[in-house]
Amino acid sequence: MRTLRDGGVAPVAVLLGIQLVSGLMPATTALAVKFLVERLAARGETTLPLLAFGALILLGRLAQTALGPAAYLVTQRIDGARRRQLIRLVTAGATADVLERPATRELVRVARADPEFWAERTPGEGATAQLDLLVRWAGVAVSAVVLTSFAWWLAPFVLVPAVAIRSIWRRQFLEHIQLERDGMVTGIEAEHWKRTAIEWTDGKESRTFGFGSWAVDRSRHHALDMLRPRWLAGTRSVLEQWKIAAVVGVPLVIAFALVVWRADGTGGGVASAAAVLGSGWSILNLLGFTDALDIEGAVPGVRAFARLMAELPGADVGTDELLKSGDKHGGRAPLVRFEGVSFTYPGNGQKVLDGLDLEVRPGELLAIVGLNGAGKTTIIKLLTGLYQPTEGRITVDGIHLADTDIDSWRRRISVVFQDFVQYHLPVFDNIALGYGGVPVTSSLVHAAARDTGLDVIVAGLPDGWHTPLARTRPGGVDLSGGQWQKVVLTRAMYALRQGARLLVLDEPTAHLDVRAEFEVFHGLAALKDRAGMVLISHRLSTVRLADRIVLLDGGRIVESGTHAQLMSAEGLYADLFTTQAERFNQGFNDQLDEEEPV
Ligand SMILES: Nc1ncnc2c1ncn2[C@@H]1O[C@H](COP(=O)(O)OP(=O)(O)OP(=O)(O)O)[C@@H](O)[C@H]1O
Repeated sequence: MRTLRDGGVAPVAVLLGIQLVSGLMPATTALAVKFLVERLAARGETTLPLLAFGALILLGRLAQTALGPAAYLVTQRIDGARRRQLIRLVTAGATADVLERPATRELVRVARADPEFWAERTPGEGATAQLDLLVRWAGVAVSAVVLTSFAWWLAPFVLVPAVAIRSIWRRQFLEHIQLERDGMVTGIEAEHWKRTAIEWTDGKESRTFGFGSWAVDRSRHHALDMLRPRWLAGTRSVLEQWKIAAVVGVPLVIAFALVVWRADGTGGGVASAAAVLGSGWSILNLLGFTDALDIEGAVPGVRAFARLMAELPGADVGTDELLKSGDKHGGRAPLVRFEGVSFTYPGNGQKVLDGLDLEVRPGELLAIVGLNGAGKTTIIKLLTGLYQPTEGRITVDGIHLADTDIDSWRRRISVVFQDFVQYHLPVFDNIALGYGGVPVTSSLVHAAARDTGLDVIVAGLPDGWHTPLARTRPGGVDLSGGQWQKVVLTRAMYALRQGARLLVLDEPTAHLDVRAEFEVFHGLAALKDRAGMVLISHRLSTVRLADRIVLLDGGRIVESGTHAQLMSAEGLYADLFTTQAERFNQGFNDQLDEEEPV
């Protein structure tokens, strides 16, 4: 009921009014019938009462017609507000570690107000159904008063079976929903196997590996596992319906028969009997059970949201103001220091970083190299404030990162993550997302595309900048790995042009061919005056362009210097570089030629 606040006072008041008219209509109609029959029997004036009766029926029809749209409006307003609140809640937390927990991710899924299976309902649907149920109970109370006015025992005689049937049906219905929920995991398995066989991306492998019919069998097996308990429960409840009919039907038939029998054949008697039959029948109708699905189906989402509100840090989602537009930064590049930083991932006992000291200096191209799993990407996650060091501290221009406004800091950084996101959006939006919260400047998007050579790719797209980057979207295209890498590099360039002053690139060119990579790095080197740069790459031949190279091993920096200094030190870096150079000379096209002019 509390979520109704998000529906807005006026829409909820209108909905309540319409629901009241609908809910009280059966009892009112019954009373009107009684009044009309009495008038007819007494041969009194009937024109006005008939007109009033017609108006009442019309009002009832109008209310019925308006009910759907009014409920839809309130539902959508509540659900829209919930989606906005959830996005803010999830994006407001400074660090990403909480969201990495599977339990939290499940809470976010359930709280999303976007049902994924038939028994899930949105908070808006739950709230309007709850309101409707209250009004229906009010209608039942009025109908019960009408019955009592005829004979005191009639109200309980009709109400008790009606409430009994409601609770029995409701219980059976909820059991079915629970079975649905229990079968969800098996259902997901069945769905996964089905998709594996028929969807394009997965289907490529199912065809070449030849496991199509096996996937069909697995899918059918899981589907049957999921459906069997439901069939059993469904059959059981159908077989039980005669018991319900007996419990409910017999007293009702007796009550109604008594009323008809006691009606003395006079006009007044018939009128009262008509009113009683009408009210009694309306009680049965009003106490349906389908609201159980709308209300109970919405409860998990509402609870999940409340838990997220309690668990996710730093979220204030009560207000409905627009996202704050980010302040433009510009200015100079920051000096970042990692001072004795250690880090362990939550739930993982091993130290990834162990007393790391590192300086990222303004106007310098710093390269971080190291073997797989050395912790390079982890440094980026700490630098961007997605995680907090477990020991030590990170400072930005001398200020502890934990004490700075993290949003403001993130406006100063432009990052290309190794596992960047391929947004299924037009190419223009894919770039503009790189610096959110400020008005998009088309000229800067185009300029960034020229920096990376993306403009040439865009020129070849069917709808230019408006082309969606996913074949699943109408008119969309799938880009190659290298082309996507140009898109994300352009995204980062756009952020730089908008005002970011530290460019962080984690394996930004792994998919680029040698020539494209070479061009990109020369472009980057030219930007050094404008921004600090951190580059992570396994291709040491490009890393050698850096002003300073640090080698990460065992959670610490073990070697540091220019390419020439590290080579003459003949340590691990020199070893790795020599191995890569030899591979290239043997024909492995995974790096620039040692002798290529840089
Ligand atoms: N979210 C996470 N939870 C737990 N452990 C993680 C998580 N992310 C990374 N790790 C672990 O932390 C270690 C460092 O990972 P990281 O991605 O920083 O290495 P990397 O040097 O970037 O490796 P690569 O060169 O392969 O990209 C690895 O052992 C990895 O398994």
